This record gives sequence, structure tokens and C-alpha cells, in this order.
Amino acid sequence: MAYGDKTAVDGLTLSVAEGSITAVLGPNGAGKTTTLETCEGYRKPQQGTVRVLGLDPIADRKQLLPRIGVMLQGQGAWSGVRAMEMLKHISRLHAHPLDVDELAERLGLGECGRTPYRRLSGGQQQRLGLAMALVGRPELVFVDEPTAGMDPQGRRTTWELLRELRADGVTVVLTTHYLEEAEELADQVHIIDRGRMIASGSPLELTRGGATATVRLVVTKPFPPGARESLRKALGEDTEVTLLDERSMRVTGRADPTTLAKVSRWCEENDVLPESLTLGRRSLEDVFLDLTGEKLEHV
Ligand SMILES: Nc1ncnc2c1ncn2[C@@H]1O[C@H](COP(=O)(O)OP(=O)(O)OP(=O)(O)O)[C@@H](O)[C@H]1O
Repeated sequence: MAYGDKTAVDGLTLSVAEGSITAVLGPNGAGKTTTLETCEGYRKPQQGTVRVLGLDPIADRKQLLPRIGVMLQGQGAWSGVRAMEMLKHISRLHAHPLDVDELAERLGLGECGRTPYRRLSGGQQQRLGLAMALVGRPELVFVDEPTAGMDPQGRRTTWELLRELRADGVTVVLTTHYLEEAEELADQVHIIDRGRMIASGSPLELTRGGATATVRLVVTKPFPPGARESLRKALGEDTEVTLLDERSMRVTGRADPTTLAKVSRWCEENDVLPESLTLGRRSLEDVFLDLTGEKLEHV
């Protein structure tokens, strides 16, 4: 998929299992929205094949539309329309819609049902967008950054709702740049960067490091110059040390008490006071950092 001479999605191959939650994860501009819009039939790929529920999203649009739900990043409601009017309008377009009042209550839209769309907060607009995508009881829902701009409560409600949809057999495809969201929700995660797929798997498969562990060291004041090299030397050959920011480092190495003890001794010898020293599984952020050399949340 290209916009003029700008390639947005390049040779991406992915399939989604029925009744699962799939997360397409990547930094801004990675090509997530373009991928979704291509599946939704809004964009025609210059090359390749797209099949959604076995149908061509452009040629078979009429058959496909009633079977899918779409939550766009920009929502797509008129600026003056009241939240509940919009939801009711969408529900009337479907043969067997959900109970509109129940859905609105569930998504916390009860209080702002009479508020014009343009006056809704970002989080409320997101909730309405999600309600509009779900009201037609779709078999498959595409949700683009469903929790962007939501408060923690809204985010948790959305996660619950998406999990319930999966339990009811609905297939969910979401894009996100929140690692936590992908780890919490997804059965399969596809990490894309600059239009290309860089890793795919379940969160466990992607973060499993076998005998490799990650130690995170956060200190109370900025590391002295040369700290990364010095710690690496202290830990030995098979250990990798990455400076995450001026007060935190990530050590990837053998998952044993010796590694932790060596880090702790290095702190003592270098007069560095740890704020926290934790041993854990690699996170999706570590995976992303390894694959791209960049931190996902900050690119
Ligand atoms: N309509 C457009 N015209 C030209 N370039 C575009 C257009 N839409 C997207 N792009 C470019 O294509 C690339 C992929 O964009 P896309 O919106 O798919 O990324 P994204 O991963 O969804 O990003 P974000 O997280 O910011 O929504 C980006 O470099 C973007 O600038």
C-alpha cells in the first residue's frame, strides 16, 4: 500500500484466527491504520490479496459490511449529533442490533447521551465510536486505537468488553501502540514498523527468553559516564547492557542469582544507589527495542 511514492505497508502477510483477539502493534506511522483500512475496504492495495471472512473487502463490500464492525480513529460522527441519536441511527441500519440503552450504559455513555458529539471528551468520543462498531453484533470488529485518550477506568471497561466479545465468538482486530494493551488482551500480536512485519506470535512466545532474563536497574540519580560499558565488563561476555534513559538500564543475560548479585555489587563499587532492581520476563517493549533499536512508547 502506497500513498503516492510513500510506501505505507510493504509486503505484510498476516492472518487472524476466528474468535481471537489480534493486536497490530507499532509506533506512529508504522502502517497500522493503513492495514486496517485496507481490510475494511476503504483502501485498495496496489499489490497483494486481502480476504476478510473469505470476501474481497472492495468487490464484495455489500456482503461484508453487515458482518463487520469498524471503529475508526476519527470516529466518524457528525459534529452536532447527540451521542445517543448517533448510536440509535447506526443501530437502525442493522437487522439485529444490540439493545442500544444497555450498550450505552455499559460503555458509560448514559450521562452524555444528549451531548452533541463535538462537546464529548476524547474518551467519550472513543466510547461512542466503540459502541457504534459493536451495535450491529458484528462477527468481526476492527478497532483502531480503541483506548487512546481514555482514562484508566474507560480503558479497563473497554478491555473487559473486548474480552467478552471474544468469549461470544467475535473476532477482534485492534491496533495499539500501548504495549500493555497488547500484552493484556491479545492472543496474537503482530509488531509492525515502517510498514513491515517485524515479529508475530502470542505475547508469551514473543517475550519468552528461555534461560535469558531481564534485569531492570533504576537508580536514584543519573549514571556516571561510562556506566554501561563498566557494568557490561563486570557482568561478562554473554550479557547485554542497554541504557534506557539516564537513570535506567536493562541487562539481558543468564537468569540466575549471580547476575543479580553482580549488578548489586557493581552498584556498590560505583557508588550508585538502586531505586529498584527487578528480574523479570522480557516485556514486549524489550522485544521491540531488540528488533528496532528504538523504544516503542517514545518513537
Ligand atoms: N492519506 C495519506 N496520504 C499520505 N501519506 C499517508 C496517508 N495516510 C498515512 N500516510 C503515511 O503512511 C504511513 C503509515 O501511516 P498509518 O496511518 O497507517 O500509520 P499508523 O501506524 O496507523 O500510525 P498512528 O499510530 O500514528 O495512527 C505514515 O508514514 C503516514 O505518514
